Amino acid sequence: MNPSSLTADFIIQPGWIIPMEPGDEALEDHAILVESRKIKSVLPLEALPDNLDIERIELPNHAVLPGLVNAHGHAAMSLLRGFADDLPLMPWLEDHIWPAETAHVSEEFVRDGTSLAMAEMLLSGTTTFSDMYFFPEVVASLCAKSGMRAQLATPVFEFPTAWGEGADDYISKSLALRDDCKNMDRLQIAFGPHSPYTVSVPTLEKVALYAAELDMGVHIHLHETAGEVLSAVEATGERPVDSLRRMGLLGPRTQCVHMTSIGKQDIANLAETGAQVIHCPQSNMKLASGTCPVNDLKAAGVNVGLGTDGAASNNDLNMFNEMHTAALLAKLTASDPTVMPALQVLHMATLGAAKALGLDQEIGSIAPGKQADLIAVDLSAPATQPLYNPLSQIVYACTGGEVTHSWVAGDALMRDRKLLTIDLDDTLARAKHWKQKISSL
Ligand SMILES: CSC[C@H]1O[C@@H](n2cnc3c(O)ncnc32)[C@H](O)[C@@H]1O
Ligand SMILES: [Zn+2]
Repeated sequence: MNPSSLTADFIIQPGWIIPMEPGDEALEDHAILVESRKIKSVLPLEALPDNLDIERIELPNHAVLPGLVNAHGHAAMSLLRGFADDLPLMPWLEDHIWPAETAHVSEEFVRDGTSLAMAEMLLSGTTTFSDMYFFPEVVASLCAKSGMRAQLATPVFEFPTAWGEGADDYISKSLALRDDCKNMDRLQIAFGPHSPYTVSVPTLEKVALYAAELDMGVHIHLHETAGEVLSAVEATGERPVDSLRRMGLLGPRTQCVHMTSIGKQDIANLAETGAQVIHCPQSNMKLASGTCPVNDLKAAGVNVGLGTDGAASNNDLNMFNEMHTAALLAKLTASDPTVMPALQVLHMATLGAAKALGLDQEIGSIAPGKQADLIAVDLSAPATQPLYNPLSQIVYACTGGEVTHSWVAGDALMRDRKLLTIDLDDTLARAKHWKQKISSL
């Protein structure tokens, strides 16, 4: 090939590429060409002339994979990590978390907590996150600064909080934020009605109408515990997933977070409507909320993405940990070690999560035309040697600390484990300050 006919902004030449599509194998002796923020091509090394005048990033001990997509979390709750542990969901929320949020949540809390979360997520390989939290406009400006990609699911409750006065106020703030962010190409705004037990039927119906009219996502905690399902049946005669379907709220742009305590009919509802499921295994296990039957959902054709939930219930935002847990939990639940193999778990953390957020045309795999959202994982340390299969190391042996580089839309956000867009010392100092403030009350 004539060197002058080949163009790219830079080339990444790793030991292995795990593209996620079209095939399922790891590629060796290949390179990724990045141009104008996108993946231009994935080429065998022999197709690249030696004398190209293009920056080449050579990473012979690394696997490069799509940046991980954390499909559910509450980023600023990183400031409440370890604040209330070892409790079931409702006492955890009602007796500890909500009172702490009432006392402390402000623009500053969200700014400092989200910066801490972004640093943690980037250092463990996440390049896109879905955030459901107060003051999403603050998170939007932090995304612009850090370069991370995000879905911001704006809170909708029936009752007042620091960010809104009541249902209509939350909805109009969500719509205003959508307008304000329309030119920010790494951000999308979705509605985040907290749950069927905190948002009324008329409000959920209003959200369904706006979401359909404006093609916006809806991100909702649903079937998190058996208690939630039981109380709904006692109060309304219906299971929450049935109620959502009747309200017109179940469909491909609805992201159902948790989905434990589900049976055949619930799975059929999800499959028939094309609704998305977001699986948060560590949060579900720590709060003993229940199990999401991922294997049955996948068998029924339901798309499943993976998320950490907030650091107050997990207690980390590390998608490598989450993949490991998702794999082991699925095997144990099915009493079958062949279920949820490594590739399927990585799919939930990349393309499956991207699809859940409606972003699978943009991100989630290393394919020409997609955004260059990539991470490089160093597989040379003792804990990841010897190496028979890079995919196996990534899901079963890595801890997240092996991620050395990350890019979003071709912009480097981390190089050699140094964060390039976040002031880590300042972020850590602020987190310490909040710990003093929160524990002094
Ligand atoms: C709509 S703002 C987010 C709201 O959700 C609370 N929250 C955090 N984790 C969970 C969970 O697992 N289930 C239900 N609600 C949760 C958070 O504290 C905020 O108030
Ligand atoms: Zn949550």
